[in-house]
Amino acid sequence: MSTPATLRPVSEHQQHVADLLAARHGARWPTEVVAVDEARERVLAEPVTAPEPLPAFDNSGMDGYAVRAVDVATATPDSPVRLRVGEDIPAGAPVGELTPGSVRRIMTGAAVPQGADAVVEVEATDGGTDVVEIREARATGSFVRTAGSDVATGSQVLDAGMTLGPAQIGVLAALGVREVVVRRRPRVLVLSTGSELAEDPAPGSGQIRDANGALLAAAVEEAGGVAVRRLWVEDDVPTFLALLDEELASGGVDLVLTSGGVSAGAYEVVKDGLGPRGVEFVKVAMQPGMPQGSGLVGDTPVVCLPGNPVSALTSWEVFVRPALRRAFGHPRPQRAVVRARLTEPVQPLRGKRQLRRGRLDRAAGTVTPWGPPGSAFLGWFAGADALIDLPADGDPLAAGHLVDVWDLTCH
Ligand SMILES: Nc1nc2c(c(=O)[nH]1)N[C@H]1C(S)=C(S)[C@@H](COP(=O)(O)OP(=O)(O)OC[C@H]3O[C@@H](n4cnc5c(N)ncnc54)[C@H](O)[C@@H]3O)O[C@H]1N2
Ligand code: MOO
Repeated sequence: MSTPATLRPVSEHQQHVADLLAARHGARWPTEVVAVDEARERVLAEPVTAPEPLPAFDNSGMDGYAVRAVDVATATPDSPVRLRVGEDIPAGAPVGELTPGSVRRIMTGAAVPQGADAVVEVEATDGGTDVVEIREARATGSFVRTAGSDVATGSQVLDAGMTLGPAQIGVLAALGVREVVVRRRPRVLVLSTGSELAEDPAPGSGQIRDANGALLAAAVEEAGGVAVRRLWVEDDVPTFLALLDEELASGGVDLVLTSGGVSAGAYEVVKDGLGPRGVEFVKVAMQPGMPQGSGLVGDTPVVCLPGNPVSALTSWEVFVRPALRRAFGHPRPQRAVVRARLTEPVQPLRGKRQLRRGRLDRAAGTVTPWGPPGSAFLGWFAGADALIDLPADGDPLAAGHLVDVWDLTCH
């Protein structure tokens, strides 16, 4: 049995998995063209250059009057300037003209007429519709949003490597850009192993439902990937290998994620099947998630996670999620890590980095350990929103101690 001294450090296994995934496509992760409407959260592979200016034309920033600044230069509340009001300019009206010596009512967003160079907001007037009393002077350019003042034609409005959120999608819509080149989503085959897993919705005696397949597929999607297939296989090496080979024969899978069958029992289907094929199985100085496997099947990376659901999901967070996101170019591969004060004492392990489930109160700057440290408490994990990253020195931590916390709600 391994002693803590022989366990692989967490950082070393992280690097191992990161290297494995980085080598999948090298620096050239495949790209694809997608409709902007379908592009939320995707990673831009190429910058976007503005095909037209934003705003497209000079328009009013206020409801008021389009004027020539020179005509209202002397206006004060005590000595207002009175001017004839021409035809209204509602938003959407084509660009018109301003007859010298007059003003036109103009609405926010409406095109400033040729000849006008400022807008006086309605609050600085008497609101007249035939003749208006302008009570304050406005400098040239006041409340005029000039064409291209936000985005100039030909300027780089979005950089390669950015993710597309609401603001980015909004600016593309405003500019009339309908398609973007993005990094292809990593395609992940999720493979649960274990003869105890029931295919039937009502498990028989000694059987359980497949939690890992569901949680890992959800985790893949959350990370920006696609769970191309979600399969289950019994603890039988030939069946497992035959399924894997069949699945990988057609290509197109960037990562195989297995769960279960990697520890020390008599029926470790993943370890027994893939160990002889060169996949490395190690014990990592981490709890949960000590037994781990990683390597290549043919040229496809495979990461073998332990079967306990809390171990599988924690291992995903620690080893796979950041490595996969970095590999396909996501600008934020890591979870946000915050410092928070423990609301209760905690006893870390000596020789193993421990990731406890926690509830983070960002406003209070505190974190509460959530449930026992064991790796089968999925119900407790489901109630948590953070991982408390405890050092491996075994020193007891008092309530109020500052710890690193991974915020699982931050994508
Ligand atoms: N003698 C030893 N036993 C164990 C060791 C060890 O070092 N020596 N390590 C323990 C640790 S730590 C972990 S973690 C687990 C890892 O086990 P495996 O990866 O081999 O997984 P299984 O034995 O197949 O299953 C473990 C546990 O998880 C349940 N499971 C598995 N798959 C699923 C699934 N898809 N959905 C829900 N639950 C699943 C399974 O029923 C078991 O209860 O080994 C320890 N043992
Ligand atoms: O390492 Mo296991 O994941 O603790 O139960």
